[in-house]
Amino acid sequence: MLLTAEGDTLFSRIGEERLRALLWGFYAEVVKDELLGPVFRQRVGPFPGAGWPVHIARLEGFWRAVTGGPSAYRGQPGPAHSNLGAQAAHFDRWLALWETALAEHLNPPEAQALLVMASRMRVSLQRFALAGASLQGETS
Ligand code: HEM
Repeated sequence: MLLTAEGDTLFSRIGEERLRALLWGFYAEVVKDELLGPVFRQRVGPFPGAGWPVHIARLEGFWRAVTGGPSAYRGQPGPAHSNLGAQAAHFDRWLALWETALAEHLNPPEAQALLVMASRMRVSLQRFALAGASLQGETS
């Protein structure tokens, strides 16, 4: 899984502490954002309390799993995005904030790798999000 030339993983190059700091830093900006903030506050609650420690622990498990680290993540990212009313613009903004947070917390090679991974994930997550949105439209 995502082995580098030296045989270590992307996760080991980032480290648990930095991954955690990255995620808290990223979501601190997400909740302040005029487009994304309302969606997250409604679903997860007021930052950094309510459901946030659980949400971030789940996200940490997710990123540990996809970067080759030890992880017990067993979630389903697709369905988690299907009833949020998220549009392409939400994903554009999410990725822009992710890029900024990555540059603040990680070295360029790791930042670039996590940006590319999220850009690829966007394709399927956005498909789930838009399908959910049209479903809502049909039933309401
Ligand atoms: C490529 C971009 C994105 C990635 C990689 C991503 C990743 C994830 C992951 C891994 C989870 C946890 C799923 C689970 O196991 O429960 C999650 C949850 C969530 N995401 Fe995203 N996400 C992205 C974009 C977005 C956008 C654009 C929005 C909203 C506008 C959003 C809103 C949420 C919310 C509200 C949850 C929590 C759902 C719940 O627990 O009820 N995400 N995301």
